[in-house]
Amino acid sequence: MQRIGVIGVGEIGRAIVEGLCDEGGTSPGIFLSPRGARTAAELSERYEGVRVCADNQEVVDRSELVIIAVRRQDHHEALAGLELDDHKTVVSLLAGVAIDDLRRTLATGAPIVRAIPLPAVRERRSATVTCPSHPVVDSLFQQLGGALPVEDEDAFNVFSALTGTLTAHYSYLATLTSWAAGHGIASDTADRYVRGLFRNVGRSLDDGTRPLHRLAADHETPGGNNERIRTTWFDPANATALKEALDGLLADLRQERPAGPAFSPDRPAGRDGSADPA
Ligand SMILES: NC(=O)C1=CN([C@@H]2O[C@H](COP(=O)(O)OP(=O)(O)OC[C@H]3O[C@@H](n4cnc5c(N)ncnc54)[C@H](OP(=O)(O)O)[C@@H]3O)[C@@H](O)[C@H]2O)C=CC1
Repeated sequence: MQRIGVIGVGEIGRAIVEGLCDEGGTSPGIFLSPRGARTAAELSERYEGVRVCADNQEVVDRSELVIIAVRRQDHHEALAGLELDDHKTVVSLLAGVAIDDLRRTLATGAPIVRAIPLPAVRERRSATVTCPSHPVVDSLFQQLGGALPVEDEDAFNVFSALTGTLTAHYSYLATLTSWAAGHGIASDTADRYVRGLFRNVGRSLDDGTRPLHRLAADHETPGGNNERIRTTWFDPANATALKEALDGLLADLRQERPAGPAFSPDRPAGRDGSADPA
């Protein structure tokens, strides 16, 4: 296990540290940037091998593998001017920043690998897409639930766009709950029931022998309630709107001019006001 540095100790930086250090994991030396101060301090108190550095350069100097986990709009400020020699390995979690662009910012010949870890790496339950494949980086994520190396950055950006659908899924469930509450069901009862319904959906996804359209058909009575909602709400127009939203996101991730209107949040997005949620 290498000495690992983390620049940007927010939601995903914390999940990686917890996944590496929690019971059963190897506890490597981990060096954290001082920004995200509260989380960094908490992690360094909780885990023996974790310490907070004075600045980002110290993180780089002490680490063999450096994970960049700042928001995209902060990466120039966080990284420009750092000295990073070619023997280190860089893992970039920055969505929408190509390897060549990051290499220019870092001015380094070190290998740069992009990765999409998800919060479930905390429990070592989530496969992480990586690009390009790199033995050290892939084995790091293997330890956190699996590595899924993809061939090129085009493919990587498609996976990145897919991960952008997660919070819409939670909002969909919240909408179901509030609809039921609007019809007189106690909110906590509706909440519990919806969670239970979709926990079972999650379990049925473990059955890899049945394709997704087969799962849909198997859960549907012909002419029944599920068919009605699927065909009246998730109709072709709705499916097309979803695909167009994904196309727009993909164009942004590839740093192309999007075909449709560009995404411009009119309110702070994300838990912390970040306009660049994963
Ligand atoms: N959350 C997720 O599930 C995933 C996120 N990502 C990517 O990871 C990155 C981080 O996302 P997320 O953890 O959600 O974001 P957060 O906002 O939770 O964390 C970002 C952290 O970066 C810190 N930071 C800001 N500027 C600097 C700087 N100059 N030097 C060092 N640290 C700095 C922030 O500190 P402060 O609080 O002081 O501002 C904050 O702690 C993003 O690029 C995102 O696209 C990728 C995959 C999944």
